Amino acid sequence: MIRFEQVSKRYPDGTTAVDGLSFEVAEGELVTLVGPSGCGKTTTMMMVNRLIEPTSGRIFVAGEDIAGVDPVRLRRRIGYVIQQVGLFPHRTVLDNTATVPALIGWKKARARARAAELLDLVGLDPKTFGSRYPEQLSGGQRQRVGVARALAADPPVLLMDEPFGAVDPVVREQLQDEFLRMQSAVRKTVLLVTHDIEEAVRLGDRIAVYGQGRIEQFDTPGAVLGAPATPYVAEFVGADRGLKRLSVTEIQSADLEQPPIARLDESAEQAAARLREEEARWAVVLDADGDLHGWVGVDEVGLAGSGGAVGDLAHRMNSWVPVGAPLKQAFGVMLQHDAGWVAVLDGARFLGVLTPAKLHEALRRSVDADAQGLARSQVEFDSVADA
Ligand SMILES: Nc1ncnc2c1ncn2[C@@H]1O[C@H](COP(=O)(O)OP(=O)(O)OP(=O)(O)O)[C@@H](O)[C@H]1O
Repeated sequence: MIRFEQVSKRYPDGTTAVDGLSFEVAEGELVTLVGPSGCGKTTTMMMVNRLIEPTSGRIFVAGEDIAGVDPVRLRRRIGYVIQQVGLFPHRTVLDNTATVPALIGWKKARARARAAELLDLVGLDPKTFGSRYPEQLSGGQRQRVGVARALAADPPVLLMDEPFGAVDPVVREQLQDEFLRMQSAVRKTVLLVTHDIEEAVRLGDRIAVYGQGRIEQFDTPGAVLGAPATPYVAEFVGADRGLKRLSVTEIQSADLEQPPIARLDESAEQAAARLREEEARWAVVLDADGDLHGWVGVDEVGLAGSGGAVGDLAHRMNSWVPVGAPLKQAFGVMLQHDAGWVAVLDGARFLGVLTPAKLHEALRRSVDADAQGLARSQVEFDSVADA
């Protein structure tokens, strides 16, 4: 959808902002550009909507060399979100959001209806916020209006320059979550500039790590964290890249441990005898379909005596994580409940539990897999538990 071919930009004072950039962003893909201040990220982005012209090289959007496209026409197809949002102070939130549709000649009613729909999409109730003025909004709300405005004419491409930069970390994380949810629904082709590696990893399908005017590595978050291409990238992503990987490494069923199981309709007596034999202290309770029902302690089952059923004794499981969720989510649940394990489900079906040792193993395995260019299941690994 966006293609750079050997693009360079030298400013008149001799500064080379970018030097021979070539990369491609697929349709519906979100690519984050990350790197230190002054490395050329903003210059790259502003060449896409021709706010800056390259000195050499070519840029294609949807197959068209943009050097031959009228900039105004080009910008209609490209939403643009910047950190300083740039809302018109004397226009209401609804009118600000409807700016582009109005500019391109939509009827007022249609432009406003579209604006209301988009405010809803970014989590602002148009009834409450539509008639406010920008100064009556919080920083986070203003940024949401900026995103809604950029999406108003439904452009296939979105350029975002530090869109969540001006808010505190908590709001920032919330805006990132909302944006990801929205992006999974609208699937725009997005170039997003940030200087924050955490944000780049969290949002990007792929990441372009910039050195001075050049891309040092262009790859998935897992690969950038797991196998930095150069010492520069390794330093930039940080010594704690193992920790950062927690948020991009998915839980797979092969990562899980199989705990002792009791069946919902089993008699307490029978279950107690069996679980004692297995030297289990607790068991996960499943129904006949293998769906998770809860858990029981072996002592409780033992005390129930004859006539009791496992189903009457089971405790509700208050939290679990879905397979495919990031390891970080499982780690968060364990910490929150001070638990040594967390159940992993596929829909309602119980797959197994993740323990701290298994989590560590999954993480190590994924680092090795990326370094060796293999799937995680192919990596030979001496687990800590076996050592
Ligand atoms: N109009 C200009 N004239 C001369 N040099 C410029 C101009 N605009 C940018 N530069 C220089 O080009 C280089 C790249 O700037 P750019 O704004 O693209 O970096 P950036 O990675 O977006 O940085 P930041 O994260 O600080 O915004 C910098 O050295 C900057 O000083």
